[in-house]
Amino acid sequence: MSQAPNRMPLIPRPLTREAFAPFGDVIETAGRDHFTINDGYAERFHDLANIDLAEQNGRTLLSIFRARPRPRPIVITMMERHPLSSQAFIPLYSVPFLVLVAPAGAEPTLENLTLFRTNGRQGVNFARGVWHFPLLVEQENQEFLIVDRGGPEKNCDLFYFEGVLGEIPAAT
Ligand SMILES: NC(=O)N[C@@H](O)C(=O)O
Ligand code: NI
Repeated sequence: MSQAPNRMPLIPRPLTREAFAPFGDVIETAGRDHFTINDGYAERFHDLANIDLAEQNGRTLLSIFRARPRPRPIVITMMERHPLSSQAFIPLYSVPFLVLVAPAGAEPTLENLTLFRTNGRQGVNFARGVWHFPLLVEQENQEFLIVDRGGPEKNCDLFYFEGVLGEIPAAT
């Protein structure tokens, strides 16, 4: 399929803790330290993410998103960031989803976009200010536990690309 001239294809790579480190935390049990609790009836995978919500007396919000897939190809016209807090997405079903990020700080560029696909047993926690595209699921009715910041302050900056846009092709 020929690529439209003003589109740059974004191809997902597997999500790993190391590759995602510049953007935040991967929330998973694989490869993580744990210890036994509750008289041996549970293992605690402890302190997996830096939940950063306290800026300007922020309140912790725990929500559930029920998300559905965007039509493919997905044209990436914008990115967002939360300058006052982190934002965590933990899937309630073991289904892979896509994560599109760019480093915190300067405005995102097509060149510094990174697209990941989770393995179905991972969540992510975007560090404060990390640019990201809103939740991207690949199957219907995917539910996620969300941990992010509540408060009256504006906490969502939007950036819009111009000219060539990123595109997540139909089959990736
Ligand atoms: N809008 C909202 O609550 N969620 C977004 O911030 C997102 O990253 O999905
Ligand atoms: Ni967000």
